[in-house]
Amino acid sequence: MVSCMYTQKFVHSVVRSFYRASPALITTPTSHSYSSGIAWRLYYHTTTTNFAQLNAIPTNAAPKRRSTTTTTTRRRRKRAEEAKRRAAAAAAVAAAPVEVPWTNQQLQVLKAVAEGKSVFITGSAGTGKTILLKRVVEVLKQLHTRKSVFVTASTGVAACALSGQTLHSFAGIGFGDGDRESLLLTAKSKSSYRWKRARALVIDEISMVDADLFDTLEYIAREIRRKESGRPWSGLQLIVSGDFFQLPPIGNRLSLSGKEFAFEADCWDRSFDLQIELTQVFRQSDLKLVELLQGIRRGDNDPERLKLLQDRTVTSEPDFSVTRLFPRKNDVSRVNKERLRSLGRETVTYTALDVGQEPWKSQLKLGITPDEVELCVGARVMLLKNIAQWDGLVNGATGTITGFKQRETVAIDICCSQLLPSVQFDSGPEIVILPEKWNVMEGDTVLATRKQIPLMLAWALSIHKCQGMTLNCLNTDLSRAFGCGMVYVALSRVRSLEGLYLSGFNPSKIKAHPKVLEFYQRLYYSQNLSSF
Ligand SMILES: Nc1ncnc2c1ncn2[C@@H]1O[C@H](COP(=O)(O)OP(=O)(O)OP(=O)(O)O)[C@@H](O)[C@H]1O
Repeated sequence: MVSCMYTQKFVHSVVRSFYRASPALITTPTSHSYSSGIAWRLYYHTTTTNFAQLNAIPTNAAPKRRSTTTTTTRRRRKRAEEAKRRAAAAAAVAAAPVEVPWTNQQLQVLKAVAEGKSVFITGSAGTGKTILLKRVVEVLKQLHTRKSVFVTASTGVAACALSGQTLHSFAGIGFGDGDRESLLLTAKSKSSYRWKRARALVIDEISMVDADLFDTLEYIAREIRRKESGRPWSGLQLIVSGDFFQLPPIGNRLSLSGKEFAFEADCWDRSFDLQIELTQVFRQSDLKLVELLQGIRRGDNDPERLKLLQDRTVTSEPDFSVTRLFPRKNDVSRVNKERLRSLGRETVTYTALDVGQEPWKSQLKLGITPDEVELCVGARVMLLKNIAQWDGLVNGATGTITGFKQRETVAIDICCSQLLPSVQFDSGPEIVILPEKWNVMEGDTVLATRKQIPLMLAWALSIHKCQGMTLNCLNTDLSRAFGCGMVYVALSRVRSLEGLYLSGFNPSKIKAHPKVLEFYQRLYYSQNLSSF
């Protein structure tokens, strides 16, 4: 600051003497090119704006600026700051942590994001979309400041996993029912400030967003923001992620125009500078399984390929430690309750502690962790947070309750008996599980927080709930699967064929939507890949 003032004074006196010597030199437009520092350029604008005032400026005072000049100066400063932030973001990309050796495609995404581009990231299950998105959010925060980056997802579970909020709550459109104009009015009254403040918007699990909603949100962005009216989303940097071969929008609403998926939205292609499909699968290392899953993803039910699956069908249920996946929620809670009761042990109940205001508080109920978790020794559980990645204690890790430990200070508000569960994880470690927090965030601000034990009963899970998870073993009855993508989502959770048990299977349930197939074919060709 001091050196800046010094420079300003110095420049001022140089300009004054130059002006006295040769005013014409100063007033020629080319004199701008003499400048090298910001102080000089700022001063040049001051002097060219009003030369009559120059002699009146005392040598020890900063020159008075006219308001138009101040605006220009501010704009320039802003641009310089922006450039600085972009450079920092690019540096962050270069300094990506070594524990994730990003692929070239992942690096391409990070580079594009750091350059301020809008990107659609897609790819089959386990190609690293979620882990990449977490990094993308960090880069965006460096690029635009934390407060102007909004992280959302179409489902509460996915939003919580990214410490974000649901897309509907960000947009302020309630349940999203109604025509475009009425949704715009609701959004204006509920979340104008968010739309205006946003410089980047992240949307995860896009497969569950329909075309009408996507177009409506783009319209709302333009109407409320009115910043760069000629540009889609009014200049907002948009990062969208998801796999359209996975679960489609709930209810699969068909609009009057016959559009279902977000990629059918009128604004879809205009919304992105880059659309990229990640092609390297990390979740499974067995090539046969990767190929089988790729086929199922595209709806291929060729009996020859499916032989691998036939070999995994079981007539009796494997041991209780294997997670069961069901297409419907009723089956999930029935099986979990039955199993818990069948152990005949005393149970401990944890009740979630929610703080924050509505509607954010209610959003916590849609998230990963249940309102109440009832556990007992011997219960199969799944971890709902990454607590020690190096030990494999990540979201989705399974284990068994071995006992309970008294911890008055930490357990007091979620468990009346102040007991904390000890879990023997299948991956090896046995640890006492402490309560964790899940936030609904807006930029940097915490809007609501849930405190709960990060466990859920894991004898059974719904296929909708497990989208995004990785499981070592699973047992599923897919004879009751419905809609497109469900068989693929269920099967693609498992790491290896050895961990897969099928208690019911019907090849006709393997379905991919023809529109989705067409979309990916186009994407594939646009990425210059040789075959689909
Ligand atoms: N470049 C990489 N190198 C090594 N492992 C990676 C890389 N990218 C992702 N992974 C790992 O791959 C696994 C799957 O990643 P992730 O859950 O992000 O996939 P996804 O595409 O979001 O899957 P889904 O569509 O099922 O949600 C994770 O264990 C992750 O750590």
